[in-house]
Amino acid sequence: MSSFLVKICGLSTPESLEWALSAGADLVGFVHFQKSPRHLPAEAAAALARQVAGRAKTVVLTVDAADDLLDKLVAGIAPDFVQLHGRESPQRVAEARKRAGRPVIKALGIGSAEDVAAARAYAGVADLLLYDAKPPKDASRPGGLGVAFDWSLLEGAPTPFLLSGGLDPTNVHDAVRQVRPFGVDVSSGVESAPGQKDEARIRAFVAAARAASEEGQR
Ligand SMILES: O=C(O)c1ccccc1N[C@@H]1O[C@H](COP(=O)(O)O)[C@@H](O)[C@H]1O
Repeated sequence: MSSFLVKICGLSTPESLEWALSAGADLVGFVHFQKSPRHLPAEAAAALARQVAGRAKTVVLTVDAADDLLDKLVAGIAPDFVQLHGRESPQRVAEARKRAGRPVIKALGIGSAEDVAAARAYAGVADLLLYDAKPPKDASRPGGLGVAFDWSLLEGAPTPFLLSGGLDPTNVHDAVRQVRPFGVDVSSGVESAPGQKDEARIRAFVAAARAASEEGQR
């Protein structure tokens, strides 16, 4: 893995996984959430994880998963990271991390300074934080909505974190230069339709994110 992380999430076919790997993604994510257009059953995610064969780190994304589901996903997929993208409390994050026996990424919805303040309770509990746009109350899912938020809210936010929410090949450069995150995460912005990944957009996203990160190091 490089020091600046690029995560492509919501991969659901061998072909799109190969696009992400050949573009140079550090992390590849598989969504296990039935209401998502990117939902993958555990067996299908396990097959894709085998295809990765060490070329990137694998992430299984869950939403408020109970212990039995967490156990099943970890045993079947053997992901490098578990992403918790629901309303998991800091205590639940700590429990899930111990139970899974692997590092955890905790996603937090950001819509106000209060949300950033609330993130402090997760610092040092999760291995990596992930800031996404706060979803509307009536949203069918808590992420993967292609919605961005006011990045200036993240000044002084707990680290290390991945930035996500509405990123795409056209805005990721500015996002990285402004926010200086530990890495970036994208799903909708590299698709041609919900759940349909697009090779050219994946390549353009990874290239733009890396270029911005390298500029920041000069
Ligand atoms: O991708 C989904 O469908 C999804 C479902 C439930 C929780 C999270 C989900 N996706 C994650 O949301 C963020 C932002 O996505 P986007 O780039 O704005 O579409 C990212 O971490 C996705 O992996």
